[in-house]
Amino acid sequence: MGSVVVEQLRKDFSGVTVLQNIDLDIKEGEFFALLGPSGCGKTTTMRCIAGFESPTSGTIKIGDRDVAKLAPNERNCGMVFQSYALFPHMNVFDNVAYSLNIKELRKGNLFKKVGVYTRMLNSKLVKYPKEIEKKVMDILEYVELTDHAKKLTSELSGGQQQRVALARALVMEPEVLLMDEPLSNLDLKLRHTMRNTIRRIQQDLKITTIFVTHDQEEAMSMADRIAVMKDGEILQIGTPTDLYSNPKTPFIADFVGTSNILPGKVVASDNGITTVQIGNQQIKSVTQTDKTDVQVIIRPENINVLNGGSDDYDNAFEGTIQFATYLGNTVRYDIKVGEHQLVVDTTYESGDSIKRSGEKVRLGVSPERVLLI
Ligand SMILES: Nc1ncnc2c1ncn2[C@@H]1O[C@H](COP(=O)(O)OP(=O)(O)OP(=O)(O)O)[C@@H](O)[C@H]1O
Repeated sequence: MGSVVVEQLRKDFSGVTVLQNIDLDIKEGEFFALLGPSGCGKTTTMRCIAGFESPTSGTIKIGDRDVAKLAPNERNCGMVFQSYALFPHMNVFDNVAYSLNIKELRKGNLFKKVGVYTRMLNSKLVKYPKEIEKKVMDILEYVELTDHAKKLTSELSGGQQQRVALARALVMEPEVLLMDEPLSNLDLKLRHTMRNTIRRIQQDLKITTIFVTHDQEEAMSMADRIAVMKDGEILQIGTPTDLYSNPKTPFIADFVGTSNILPGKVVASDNGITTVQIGNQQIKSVTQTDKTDVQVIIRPENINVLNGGSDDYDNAFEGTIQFATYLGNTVRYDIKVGEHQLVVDTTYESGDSIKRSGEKVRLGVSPERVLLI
């Protein structure tokens, strides 16, 4: 399995720069996500790695090989796309066997037989060598499609088609698996199941995987590390927990999970505590900064709704409930504090009462949970 190292990748389309300063160091066996909003350059980065786009400048290495000058089929990358890109007139088995068989025919210099193979496929007369048959059936078992081997791919559900696409990529034993929004066409429930399937297979095979998504929950739940991209650049690379607890910019705080982001001014700093003025309120944080203008970041689950007078918090505020949204094991409240609107998540246990709109509450936040950027 290969590592993937990208240095100073840049891509211009007709003189317009859509990617710049892209540095990636993806370890062997790592599950790495490229995350960012539409148009930020995720797919272009992946297409440069796969060889479908040539970089304007920069280097790309897979394992020890500099792949910049290699054609896509020489890079040993498997690809899975959002659109599945399967052959609709072939059955599942033939779809998975196709590239493998072509590769074997080419290896044996049996170029003429490629045309014969394709014609036989069309008239459903193909007989595969035993090794190919075994390899394909093994991989189909792996993605739980053994019973569907003889079905046309057009007869399958979206999730099953995506598993065929995955099997077709994996059967080639690629060094790197590249997946571009593979779950976007699936409904929510299936997306969750497929996340687990992909993660299980990736961990079993320890295959280096680069996964493009605009869905932060998908990236957070699947990836070992994530690169957050915006406007053709990487803003931050980290584990899901790094990005969640130490976002380097307000954009990341907002894009990775939900955040309350409030502009404020530093008014004091002593004994390791920074005091920030937000409107007519003050808030204390353990973040040290030499800036005056800061963004105050507080995650919704780090704001506590206090019961009665138990407010030992260094940061305590009065607020008024605007809305309550019941989400099963949590209740999300929108709470007005001064001129600001805060999102607050509280755990919900059966029998708890849910606060109503207009109800006054006291809120507490510990300075350790207040981040300044
Ligand atoms: N072949 C091309 N010619 C010109 N511009 C392109 C081409 N391919 C991509 N772009 C532009 O490059 C930018 C990045 O596109 P890219 O598809 O990489 O973004 P993305 O983050 O994958 O977005 P999405 O999530 O919508 O697929 C966009 O502004 C896009 O319009």
